[in-house]
Amino acid sequence: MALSSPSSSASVKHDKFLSRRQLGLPQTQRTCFGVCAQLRKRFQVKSSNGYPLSVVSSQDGLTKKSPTKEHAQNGPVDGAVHFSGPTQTETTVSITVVGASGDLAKKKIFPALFALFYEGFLSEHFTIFGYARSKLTDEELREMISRTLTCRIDNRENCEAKMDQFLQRCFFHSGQYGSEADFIELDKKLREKEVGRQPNRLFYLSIPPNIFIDVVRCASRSASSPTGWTRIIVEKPFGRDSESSGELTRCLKQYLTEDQIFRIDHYLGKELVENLSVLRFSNLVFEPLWSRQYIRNVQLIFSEDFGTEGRGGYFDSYGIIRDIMQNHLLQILALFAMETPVSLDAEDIRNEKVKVLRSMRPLRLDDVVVGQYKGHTKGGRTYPAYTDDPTVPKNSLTPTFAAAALFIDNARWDGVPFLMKAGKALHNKGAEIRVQFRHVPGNLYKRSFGTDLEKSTNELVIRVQPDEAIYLKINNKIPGLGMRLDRSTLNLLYSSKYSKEIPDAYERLLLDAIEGERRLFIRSDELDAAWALFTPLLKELEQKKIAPELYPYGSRGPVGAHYLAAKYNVRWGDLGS
Ligand SMILES: NC(=O)C1=CN([C@@H]2O[C@H](COP(=O)(O)OP(=O)(O)OC[C@H]3O[C@@H](n4cnc5c(N)ncnc54)[C@H](OP(=O)(O)O)[C@@H]3O)[C@@H](O)[C@H]2O)C=CC1
Ligand SMILES: O=C1O[C@H](COP(=O)(O)O)[C@@H](O)[C@H](O)[C@H]1O
Repeated sequence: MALSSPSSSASVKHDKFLSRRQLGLPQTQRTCFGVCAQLRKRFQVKSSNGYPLSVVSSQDGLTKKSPTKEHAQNGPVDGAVHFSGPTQTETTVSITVVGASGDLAKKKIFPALFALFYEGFLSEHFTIFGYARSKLTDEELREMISRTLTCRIDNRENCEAKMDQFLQRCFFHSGQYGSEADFIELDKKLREKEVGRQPNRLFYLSIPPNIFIDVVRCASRSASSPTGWTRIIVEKPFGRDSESSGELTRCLKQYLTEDQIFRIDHYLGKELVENLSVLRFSNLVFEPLWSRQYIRNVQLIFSEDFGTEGRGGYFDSYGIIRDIMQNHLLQILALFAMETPVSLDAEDIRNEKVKVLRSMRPLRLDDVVVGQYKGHTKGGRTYPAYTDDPTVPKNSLTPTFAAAALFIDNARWDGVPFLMKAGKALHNKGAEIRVQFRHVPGNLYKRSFGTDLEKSTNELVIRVQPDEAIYLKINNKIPGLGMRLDRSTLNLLYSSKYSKEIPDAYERLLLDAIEGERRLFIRSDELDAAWALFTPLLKELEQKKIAPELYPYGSRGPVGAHYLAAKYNVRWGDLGS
């Protein structure tokens, strides 16, 4: 039986939401406490593996109460919201991180929750529970979390005080993932914290996929909110093909309604991916150009300069196409190519994305190149092959690199190649969307570019990471007498333009889930369409046992990717160039 979801029946229009967070207006209590951007100090939160994560802090360090969408429904959403003691209408949010002892929880989820707390985005009454089989005490969980949070520079005292406040709201419950009795015990503990308030509950499934359904069953039957909303964030992989994904959806829907399920694709939470629609739909210099008439090709590039590093066991049953292309890159493609949605409401946006996915031409094997990294020695250092990972079979054919040419068979994009490239253990790290425009017809200056007209075409680059930036390559006259042209770049480099630290994708997505904002989460029909596109290709690759082209660790990847691009008269852009 599906859980009830009170929030779904009274969803707040997105534009109301926009008026506050998305439009950058201050949160209610920021106004109350007079916090402004100039007063901010940056802190760095270090993850367990040393990657820097960021939070932005305010100097006053006071706990700020952030109005949630539920507050917006129930009454004033500005500084007039006061919490003067429990009343029947007051709400509380309990966030249970299932798999709290794991890599993702430590690396991303707890730091993101702390950042939200620090920024005043968590409601006054919130509780965080870690749930796992490991036997930890509350104190041990707190120690584990605190190891992932480090204040970087000045204002350390304030940051540490906030950490203490945060950690005091974190608790641990040890249990089996399939045990309803253990979830009943969790429910008891949650109720103790929620007493006197309307409880809302968010479960974050940060666990391997084979135990998703056990947890959903137990959480929904034994630990769902008695009177408020219950939502579940599910991490990828959402199956490994159409069949298994459909099965997962059917199982989830035995216990949950669609609007309780938040399928996370953390690339949708990245700042520059969020900005894609703003860039296109709010700028006259771009909006009319967004079609086959002006765009020659679009490139979606993901590159990592490290291998599977300890995740080989997981990776080997998925491979790069399932790990990156079918979700992160395809989601970006859908956002990039969609028609103008009726509004910024989640359903309107997702409706348009689904239309793009359903308009895509079936992928052909000869439009795909797969590769796998091999060992390599450079500068006296030896880099391992993918198959050197002890959890990977020696004869594995799993691709760690793939490039593909995709087409959207609709009026806007007819004939425009969307080229995707994703790989691990390459020579650089980054993610970019590169839009190469057509050349200017009858260009008066074409002689200045010699025979290579491509050199004169404009290119728009949206650098998702690192060093977030949007830049446009234009032709420009070199100053001086005579007429010589060069390619110059109009560059919007975020670190130069904005002093604000860019929030981690998980912060944005967690906050959205708490607020019931579904725009950046994957709806089941989107997921079906994404799998419908990739499943036949994946099956063909596996049935025909297509051997991946080997490429050295730290290289540019298989040369086949260049031939594929050349087939469509495209040259891959270089990350960062
Ligand atoms: N790590 C990452 O960077 C990313 C992860 N993901 C996804 O997020 C989810 C969590 O990832 P991650 O934290 O890396 O996973 P882990 O392998 O670290 O597992 C999380 C926790 O689940 C429990 N667990 C692990 N294996 C099993 C098992 N076979 N049976 C029962 N419980 C098990 C363990 O807790 P205990 O033993 O204490 O119960 C473990 O601490 C996965 O779905 C993953 O695909 C998605 C994107 C990136
Ligand atoms: O989902 C995944 O993403 C990471 C890359 O995420 P990023 O935010 O660090 O770019 C990737 O390493 C991992 O294989 C994949 O499962």
